[in-house]
Amino acid sequence: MLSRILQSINTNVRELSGRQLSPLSAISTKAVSADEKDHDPGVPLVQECKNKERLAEAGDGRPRQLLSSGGDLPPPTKQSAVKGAVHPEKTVELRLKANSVNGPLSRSSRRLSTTVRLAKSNSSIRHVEVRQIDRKRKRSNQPALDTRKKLRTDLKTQAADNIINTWNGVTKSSKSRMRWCRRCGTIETCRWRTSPAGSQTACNACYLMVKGKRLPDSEFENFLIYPLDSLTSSVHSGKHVKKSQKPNIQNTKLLSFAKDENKKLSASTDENTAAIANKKKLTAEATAMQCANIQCRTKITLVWRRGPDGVKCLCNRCGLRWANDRLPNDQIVPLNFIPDQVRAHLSSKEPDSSSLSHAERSNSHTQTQRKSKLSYNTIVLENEQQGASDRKKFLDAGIYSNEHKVQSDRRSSKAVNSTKEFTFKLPEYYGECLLAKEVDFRLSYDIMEAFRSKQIGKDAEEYKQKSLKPSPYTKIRSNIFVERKHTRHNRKSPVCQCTIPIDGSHGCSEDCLNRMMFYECDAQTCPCGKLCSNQRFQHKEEVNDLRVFWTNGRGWGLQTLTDIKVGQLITEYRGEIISQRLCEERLRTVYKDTGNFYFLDYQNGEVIDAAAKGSDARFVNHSCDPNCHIEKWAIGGEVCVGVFASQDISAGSELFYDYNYTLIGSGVSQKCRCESTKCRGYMGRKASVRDHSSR
Ligand SMILES: C[S@@+](CC[C@H](N)C(=O)[O-])C[C@H]1O[C@@H](n2cnc3c(N)ncnc32)[C@H](O)[C@@H]1O
Repeated sequence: MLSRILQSINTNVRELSGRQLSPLSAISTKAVSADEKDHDPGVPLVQECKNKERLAEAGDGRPRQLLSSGGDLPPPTKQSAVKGAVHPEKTVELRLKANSVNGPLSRSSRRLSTTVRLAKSNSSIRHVEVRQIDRKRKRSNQPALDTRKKLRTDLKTQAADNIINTWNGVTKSSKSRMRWCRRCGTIETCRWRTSPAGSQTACNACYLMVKGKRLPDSEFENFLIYPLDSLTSSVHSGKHVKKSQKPNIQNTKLLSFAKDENKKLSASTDENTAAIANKKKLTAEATAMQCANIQCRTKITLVWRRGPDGVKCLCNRCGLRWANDRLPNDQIVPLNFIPDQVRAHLSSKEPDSSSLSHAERSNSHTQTQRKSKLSYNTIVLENEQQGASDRKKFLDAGIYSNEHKVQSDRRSSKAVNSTKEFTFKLPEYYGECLLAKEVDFRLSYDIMEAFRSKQIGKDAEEYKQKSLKPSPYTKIRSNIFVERKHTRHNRKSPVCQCTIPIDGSHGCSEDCLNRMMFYECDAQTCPCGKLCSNQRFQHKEEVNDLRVFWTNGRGWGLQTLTDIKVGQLITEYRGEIISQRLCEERLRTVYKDTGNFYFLDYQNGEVIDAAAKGSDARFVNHSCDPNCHIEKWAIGGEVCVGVFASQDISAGSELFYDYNYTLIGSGVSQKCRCESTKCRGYMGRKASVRDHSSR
């Protein structure tokens, strides 16, 4: 009989037009077939069961744990409830494994044990009782309903007062189990993360923002004691939140209550007050920001993004455009860099792009791109007379090149005949960059003067010093072999013939055979054992007091804060070890538009690329009269490349080595700004005659 019932259950499951049912819905569907006459045959049974609670009242009146999944049980009619009192003798109890029917099951449903009781009367099923017991909960003797789950539901559906009472009424342990983001207060996230406030205290979005350094860690210090839900202005895009999880307006009261409570708590300690002040400052700074794209300049954005200098200066939209190579570098000028005079001038000319519609904005973006391509490095002088007379002066100051061309008709009709367009070169990158962008705004003569007095250069310097950091890279402790495995452990270094000095000093000094041949000794085989001094790379005996600083015209540089002795290993040049082929490919693609190169010859035609991953050595600049040099030392089957002191170097000096034969650049010599008296004019390979003549 039992097998017949089961068989018929399965048949019914299959018959249900392709719907993927949970095992529970399958059972309940069959169970109803016995009482079919109580139901409207026209209505599908699965749809009929809406109120699961009613099942609890049915049957023998004992409290029952209700189905938490399925929801397909038919509501027992009054008649069936009376008839259906379970007869002890005729009760058959079935225990079904929850995964007996194929289909995706949640973890929670898998741990549920389901019991089906069938009461038989006159060869027909009179009553069906389905009980589902949460084995885990049963074991731990915890209340039937998950308090946390209930609270969540309540937070979304009940009136605010009730929720507050519930919250106050929940036990301490339940509260501690409840999760909400300590920064934004949301209780919904696709993934809970760990924040400085503890495990599972950050929503996915806040965590990623802190991890990506887009928010300071301190954001979590002033944490929220109450979940705020995501019902008010969410700090996130909310894209990851499903529609069904979207905020419930009813919770406004709870929100203000929780906010007040949070405020009270945070104001209670001095640290928290400081944290609030810090937060306010940050907010103020955030609102003072403006997009660095001169055609955008919006103050409102979801997230500030990095621009070419690695500083967050672009709005979300422009940042993405720039990252996808759809916004040229020359269109990006951070506002705090532009001199006041120019800014005032621009503000009178620029359209307020924040007030433009989306379509207008994208149109203006395209136009600017076209313009900047047309007239890069050009400037329009309002007063031709004045401009021409002072041209020589500017030339002497290194601002102009010799070229100039007559203004064409594409400018406003007003100034067509009286304006000339000059092509020029400014000594400072930032100056060049700024002018390239302002080209389509009429610049008055006094602004030109400001350029001449290198105002921009000065501002750029200040700007860099204050707010710029070197573009981000990953610091690594050993080389990364991108295309092959390293062979260091396969081969041993040769064994030297040194002996431990009797006076107890270090062995393997100048006369060590290994040292003379640029081999480092092997810690396991060296006769001097722990007293061997020829394992500098292996022991990372580098100079610790080094500082990255902004140089005059060479970008970032490295300086020592301590005195260094001649021959000392200063820092190892680490990076990704790649083949020549990959190096060339990266030059063509990833580093196509970069001005700085971090390649260094490794061995056997391989190259160290320290652009994305490397050590401080990547900041050592070139000089034609250097105080350091590069040495390659063999350790096992690999080499380590280090920057060594060529002379005694005093604290505060910048470190230089000669790139001449070691650095692989773009293939074109870069102009040298080492400022030494022996300067050859170009870095890397010496510039050919053609190179010189073309400049
Ligand atoms: C290995 S990086 C050195 C660090 C780099 N200055 C930076 O800001 O990251 C090499 C690049 O620095 C710049 N550089 C180094 N020495 C220079 C010099 N003497 N004059 C001008 N530029 C220099 C060049 O752009 C070169 O491609």
